[in-house]
Amino acid sequence: MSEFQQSVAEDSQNHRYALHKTVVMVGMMGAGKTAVGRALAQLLTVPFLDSDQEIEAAANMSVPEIFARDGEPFFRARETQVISRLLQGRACVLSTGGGAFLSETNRTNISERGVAVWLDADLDLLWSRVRHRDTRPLLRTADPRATLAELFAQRVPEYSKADLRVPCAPPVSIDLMSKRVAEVLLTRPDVLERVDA
Ligand SMILES: Nc1ncnc2c1ncn2[C@@H]1O[C@H](COP(=O)(O)OP(=O)(O)OP(=O)(O)O)[C@@H](O)[C@H]1O
Ligand SMILES: O=C(O)C1=C[C@@H](O)[C@@H](O)[C@H](O)C1
Ligand SMILES: [Mg+2]
Repeated sequence: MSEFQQSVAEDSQNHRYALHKTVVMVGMMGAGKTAVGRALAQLLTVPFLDSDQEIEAAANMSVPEIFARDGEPFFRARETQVISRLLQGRACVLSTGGGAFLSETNRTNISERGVAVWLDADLDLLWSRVRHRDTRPLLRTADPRATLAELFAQRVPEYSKADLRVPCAPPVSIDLMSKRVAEVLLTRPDVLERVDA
């Protein structure tokens, strides 16, 4: 690990952390990759990046607009480029889109430069979080609950290839989830260490 990649930070309880690798949040839409990833970055005092947001900023369009105008394969190609680029920078928290970890290329890139953390949430919890929003183009179907269930069944075997798994049950607040993730990361001193004085 280069000094460039390492980041030493102090949280509000004066814990100091050294993050050695980029933490890549993976999992289903609604698992909390963006919300928990942002809180985790704050806890560790490292930058937060989100591949969906980076793609939207570069295209100056929303994810649904990109899907509608250019199609999903175009979006997936941009996603692979963006994730590869963001992995080159200093250690940070990088939240990905729900489909990103299904690509073998992305999984290889992530394992070379970072550590994949799967936020493992059950279907009912995911549905309760995504049902009110219209921002996920893959759920714009006649029966979005059934579509979510199909995606869940197809994808769980892929997410289970992540280096680390953090259960979202029992459900807790976003801040507590970020602490749960940090505790799991601390089991891997090559990823995260507490360097309290
Ligand atoms: N632990 C939590 N407690 C309460 N609400 C949560 C929690 N985690 C996420 N949420 C809420 O659930 C919704 C979905 O979360 P989020 O957008 O972070 O999911 P995501 O995994 O990034 O999904 P996508 O793959 O679509 O980007 C948001 O409104 C978020 O605030
Ligand atoms: O689960 C998915 O395939 C997606 C999740 C979102 O984060 C976006 O990346 C997009 O809506 C596709
Ligand atoms: Mg997200």
